[in-house]
Amino acid sequence: MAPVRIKICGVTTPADARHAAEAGADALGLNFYPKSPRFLTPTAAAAIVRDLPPFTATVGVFVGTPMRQACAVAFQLGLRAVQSYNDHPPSDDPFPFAHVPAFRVADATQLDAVRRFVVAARAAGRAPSAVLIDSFVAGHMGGTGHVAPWHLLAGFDPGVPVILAGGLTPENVADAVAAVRPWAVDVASGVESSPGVKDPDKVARFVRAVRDCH
Ligand SMILES: O=C(O)c1ccccc1N[C@@H]1O[C@H](COP(=O)(O)O)[C@@H](O)[C@H]1O
Repeated sequence: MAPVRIKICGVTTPADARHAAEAGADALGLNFYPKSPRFLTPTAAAAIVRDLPPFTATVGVFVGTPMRQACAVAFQLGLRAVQSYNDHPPSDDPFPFAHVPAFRVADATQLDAVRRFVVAARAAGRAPSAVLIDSFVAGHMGGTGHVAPWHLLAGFDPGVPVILAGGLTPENVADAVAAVRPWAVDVASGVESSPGVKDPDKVARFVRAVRDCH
């Protein structure tokens, strides 16, 4: 099995970000959703990006932000990817970032919507680089700590890589990987000591748990 990639999402300080990178995270999420406890201004995000080792990817998390605006932030900060919520397949406006649309899934019909999104985006010449599947919690866009429906996701193949998110922790991520076989895993609250504050020990244990998956 190819190694499962790891994104630690919602880092809020240069020290938390650097530690996650040094612990072995492949990617770090920078959250630009103002209602999140992990929210960053572009200025705060720039300080984090500047301080990172050179080979760690950075992903901007945007909720309801027009793609053009999200891309402007991504361009300004040199981000690798844009993770977006509640949007339509991008139009033919080209941009040099990996696009990762995020879907909050409660049942199988929502997985059909994911497949349709990928087909429509591909037809428009803009297939996403991956899709992120999170749990559905009414009134919350993400970072909820609720586990996604792994049983629905086993064998789910939308035609692009699947990033599994939602309620992952150092304790359950190996079971999640065994059940879903995702291309990557993504965690925010499960490696924190309080909302927006990463716990270095939990981050290190999360990375080790994923690296130990076979
Ligand atoms: O983390 C947030 O606050 C957040 C807010 C709005 C949209 C997305 C957000 N985070 C994403 O949600 C997943 C799951 O979070 P958790 O691990 O269940 O706490 C996280 O990986 C981020 O990609």
